[in-house]
Amino acid sequence: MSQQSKVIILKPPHPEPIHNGSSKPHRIAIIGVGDVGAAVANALILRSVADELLINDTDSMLREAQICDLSDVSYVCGSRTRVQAATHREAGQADIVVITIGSRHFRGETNMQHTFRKLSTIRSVIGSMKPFGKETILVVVANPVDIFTSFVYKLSGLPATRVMGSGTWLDSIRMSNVLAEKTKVSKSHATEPNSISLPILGVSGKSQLVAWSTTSVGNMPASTDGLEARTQPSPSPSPSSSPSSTPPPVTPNPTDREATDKECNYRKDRMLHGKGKIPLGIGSLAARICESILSDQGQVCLISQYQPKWDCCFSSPAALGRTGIVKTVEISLLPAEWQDLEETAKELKEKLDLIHEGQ
Ligand SMILES: NC(=O)c1ccc[n+]([C@@H]2O[C@H](COP(=O)([O-])OP(=O)(O)OC[C@H]3O[C@@H](n4cnc5c(N)ncnc54)[C@H](O)[C@@H]3O)[C@@H](O)[C@H]2O)c1
Repeated sequence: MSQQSKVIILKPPHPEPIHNGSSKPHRIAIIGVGDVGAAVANALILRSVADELLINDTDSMLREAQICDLSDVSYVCGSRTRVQAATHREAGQADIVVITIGSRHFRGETNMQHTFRKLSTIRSVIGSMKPFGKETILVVVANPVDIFTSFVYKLSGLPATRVMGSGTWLDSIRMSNVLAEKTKVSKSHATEPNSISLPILGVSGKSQLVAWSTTSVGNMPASTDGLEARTQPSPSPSPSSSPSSTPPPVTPNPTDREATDKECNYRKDRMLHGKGKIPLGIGSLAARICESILSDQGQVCLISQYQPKWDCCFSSPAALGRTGIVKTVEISLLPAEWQDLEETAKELKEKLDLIHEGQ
């Protein structure tokens, strides 16, 4: 008996790239495809965020290697995203340019000297990308992110709505999830309303502000138990109440806050000690910012953006769309929180002025 051979063709899912009614292909450029740039590219390909990914890196061997590797990702996942090399000038015409330039610390180099050196690289890259496309939006990931976003905004000559940085969003998501674990509330997820939101605002790094008073659970404000200026005496448990009959409310009280803070720092240290670099989280976050821009849905993201009052860029929430920042979102803070934010903003501005003078 002859056996008929069957050919099974596996069809990849080919997720549709985001299109906004226009036939123009969406192009995202990545400047610097080291660990972070490659992580951004990988996340963009997996989600088919763009039709074309333009890769730029001064290290041509690395650039070609990354293009081949990323093209494999695209084939394996059935992504619509094609990956190719681009010059700085070509990259400057893309819909979005993600800046993930990095450089090693030289031995004996101070942080400030390193920042100056990176800054001069960024200045030359921005210069060679100009003139930008009519709709180009710049997303800065390179650290120190608020300093570089502030400089890129000024150097690019683009409107403030078209320049942003990755800011404090990753820390904010991490902290919200740690608090969710502690309080046994479902973790945050883009599509899941029943989760904790805890914004971290201001200048990314040691002085960033955890806006505890604005914590929300499932889009409802959480109790601000223990916070000055809104202090309400916590109801003392009635003698008859048992843990099973009255579940504890989600209250980011001082103990929760301290423990959450500690746990986040511990996680970050553990990642840095264990891996040296932590590119995957920031890579997927930068891809999410790009997706929010191209999907044009007005999604609220926590990004580093130009703050006219302080003449510098730091993190606060904004709705993103195809033209960049379509709306800034104001958060009402407690007076003490506001004061902290003002102080760190002033510090950043002073640092930026010093850098300007030193150039
Ligand atoms: N915002 C965040 O939360 C966050 C987190 C991690 C890393 N970072 C930052 O991301 C950046 C990249 O980090 P990394 O670990 O990928 O560094 P990396 O050294 O692995 O890669 C940087 C790449 O930039 C390239 N490059 C340098 N000058 C260039 C130029 N003029 N044009 C094009 N490419 C150029 C280098 O050749 C290198 O491949 C750093 O600035 C780092 O501080 C930010």
